[in-house]
Amino acid sequence: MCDTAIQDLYAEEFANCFGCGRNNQHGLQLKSHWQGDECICRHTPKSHYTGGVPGFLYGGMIASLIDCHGAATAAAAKSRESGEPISRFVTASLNVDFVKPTPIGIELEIRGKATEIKNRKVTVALQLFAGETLCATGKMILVQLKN
Ligand SMILES: CCCCCCCCCCCCCCCC(=O)SCCNC(=O)CCNC(=O)[C@H](O)C(C)(C)COP(=O)(O)OP(=O)(O)OC[C@H]1O[C@@H](n2cnc3c(N)ncnc32)[C@H](O)[C@@H]1OP(=O)(O)O
Repeated sequence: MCDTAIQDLYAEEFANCFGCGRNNQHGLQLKSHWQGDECICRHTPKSHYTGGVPGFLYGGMIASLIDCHGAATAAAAKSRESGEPISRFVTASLNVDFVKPTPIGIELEIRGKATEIKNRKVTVALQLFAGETLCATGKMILVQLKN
């Protein structure tokens, strides 16, 4: 696994996101790492991000985890393909399927893979696991910011 998180390679002006900005002291500060042929993020949400039933995670938080990790996955995949440094991608499209209720209180693992890289556009498929249980999947289209 690469030691440096992808989010720690974002340019200063793009490092303020609530979900993944290292400069956002009130945010989640998610960290994603390339491992093998996919990108991995691990995060344990705080208990107040509960959904309608105590003990289970709010769906908006699930979407946020998938969203920010998807952006990192796109940046890493594009960088590996082009040989260029990590650049910033923004979400153009985000589709989430909630497969099973997601428990709060255990570490979640989000796995991302780029399924297509076409110029500035990267399509990413994501899976969110609680232990061995697949709780949510995502499909995203991300677009590389212009210089
Ligand atoms: C001074 C600097 C200022 C910088 C400027 C501010 C930037 C701010 C940075 C934020 C950094 C944090 C990001 C955090 C991660 C988020 O959470 S991002 C927040 C949610 N997302 C947004 O707010 C994005 C809002 N949307 C947009 O800004 C623009 O629509 C986009 C996504 C940048 C695309 O616009 P564009 O750069 O003009 O690119 P465009 O040529 O339209 O599309 C490129 C390709 O993507 C495809 N595409 C675009 N949208 C879609 C879509 N919805 N579905 C399918 N395909 C699509 C196009 O068809 C095209 O494909 P090809 O024709 O090449 O095959």
